[in-house]
Amino acid sequence: MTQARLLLVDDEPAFRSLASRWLSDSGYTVETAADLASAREVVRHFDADLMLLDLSLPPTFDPMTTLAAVPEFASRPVIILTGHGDRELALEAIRQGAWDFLAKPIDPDMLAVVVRRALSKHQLEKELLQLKRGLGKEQALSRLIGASPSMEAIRALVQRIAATDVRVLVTGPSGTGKEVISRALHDLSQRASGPFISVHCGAIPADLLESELFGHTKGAFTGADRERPGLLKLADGGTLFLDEIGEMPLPMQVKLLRVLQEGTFYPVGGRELQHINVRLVSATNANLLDKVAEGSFREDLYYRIKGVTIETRALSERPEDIPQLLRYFLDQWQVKMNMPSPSPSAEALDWFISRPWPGNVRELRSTLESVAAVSQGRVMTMEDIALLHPQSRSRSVAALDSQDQSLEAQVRALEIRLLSQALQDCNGNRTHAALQLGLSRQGLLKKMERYGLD
Ligand SMILES: Nc1ncnc2c1ncn2[C@@H]1O[C@H](COP(=O)(O)OP(=O)(O)OP(=O)(O)O)[C@@H](O)[C@H]1O
Repeated sequence: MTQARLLLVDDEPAFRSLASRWLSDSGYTVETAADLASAREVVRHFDADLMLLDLSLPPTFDPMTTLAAVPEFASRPVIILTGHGDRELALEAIRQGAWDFLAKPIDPDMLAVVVRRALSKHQLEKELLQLKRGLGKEQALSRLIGASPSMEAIRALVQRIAATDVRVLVTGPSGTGKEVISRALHDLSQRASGPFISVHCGAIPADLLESELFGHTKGAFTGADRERPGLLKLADGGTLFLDEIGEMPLPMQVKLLRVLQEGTFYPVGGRELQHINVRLVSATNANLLDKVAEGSFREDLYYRIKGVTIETRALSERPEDIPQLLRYFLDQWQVKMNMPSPSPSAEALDWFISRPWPGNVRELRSTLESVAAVSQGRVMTMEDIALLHPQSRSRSVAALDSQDQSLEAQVRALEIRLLSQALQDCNGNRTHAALQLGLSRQGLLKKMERYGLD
C-alpha cells in the first residue's frame, strides 16, 4: 500500500511542499496542484489512488461542485482539508461522498493515519466488489446448462458481449432457453444491478401494447384513472427483453423504431418527452427475414434490433445436453419439494435421451418433474414413466423411432445410452465399464465429462 499515488490540491505553496514531503517520507508518490483546473491536468497523466483536497480553494465552491470537478475521483477516496470555520462545508462534503476530513493546522501523524485508513478501506471495498462480480458472473453462466458444442459456443459468446451495450437478437425454437440466455446477458452486464424487464409481445393485445410499453397519462383513455409508467420506463438503466418480437403489430414497430433511434418517446396522452437508457435484447422463434419478405416485419427495425444474433438449437439436435439438464432440474426440484433427489435408471435416462422433445427444454423439464413426482424421490424407472406415458416403449424401439434427429445426434444419443448402461452394469465402476466398452479408462472419463455423466 505504501506505493500508493496521492494527489494534493491546495492553493498554499508552503503547505503543498510541506505536506508533500511528509507524505513522500511515508512512502507515497505525491503530485500536487494549486487549483482544480491543474488537478484535472495532473490526473490525465497521474493515476492517483487518493486525493487530498483543500475546500477553501478560491473561488469557494459548494462541495458537490468541487467533488464533481474531478470526475476520476467519483469512486476513489477524497480527503477534505479545511481551514477554520469550514467545518459545516466539510461535513456537507462527506455527505456528498468525501471519505474524511482533516482540519488545519494538519498534524503529520494524523494525516498519515487518515490516508492509510482510507487507502486500505478503499482497497478492501474494491476487492469485495470484484469478488461479488466474479461470483455473479459464474452464477449467471452456470445457469446456462449444456455440454454440447452449441451451448459451449453460446456461453462463450454471452460472456464476450454481455458487458458491451450491443443489441442482441436471440433466435431459435420455442423452449430452447432464449429467455435464459437473455437473462444471463443482463446478469453479466454493467446493468446487472438495474432492472430486467421482460415483455411478451405476442401475449399483450395489440391495442394495449402501446400503453403497456410507453405508459399513459391520467385520462388518456377510458379507464386510465391515473398516470402509469410503461415497461420502457421501468426498464430504464437496465435491460428490456422483447420476447416474440416477430408478433409485434406493424404500427407498434414504427413507434419502437423511433425509441431505438432517438432514445425518447411520449407516453399515451402525454406531451412530455421521456428519455430512457436501456439495453435491448429481443427474441423470436420466427424467421424475421421471412416476415420482412412477406411485409409483416419492418426491415429497418430488423436491422436496428439485430446487433449480435445468438441462435439456439432444438434439443433433438443436442441430446448430449440432456443428462446435465436432467441433473440440474432434479436438483432444483429436490430443493423445491424438499424430497430426496431422485435419479433416473439407465433405461429411464435412455428414454429421456431418445425422445424428440418437440417442446424442447421446457417440455423436458415439465415431463421430468411429473416423473419425479410419481417416483417420490426414488430411482425413476420405466414403470414410473409408463404410468404417465403408457405408449412409451422399450429403449431400442424408441431409439429406432427417433427419426426426427440428425444422424450425428442419434450417434451421440446412442453413445450416451451405451455409456450409462455400462456404468450401471458395473455399479459405477469406471475401470470395469471402460473394459466392457473397449475403451481406456481415460477415454471413458473424457466421454463422461463431455456428456455430463459423472
Ligand atoms: N440451457 C438451459 N439451461 C437451463 N435451463 C434451460 C435451458 N434452456 C431452457 N431452459 C429452461 O427451459 C424453460 C424454457 O426456457 P425459455 O423460456 O428460456 O425458452 P424460450 O426459448 O425463451 O421459449 P419461448 O420461445 O417459448 O419463449 C425454462 O424453464 C428454462 O429455465
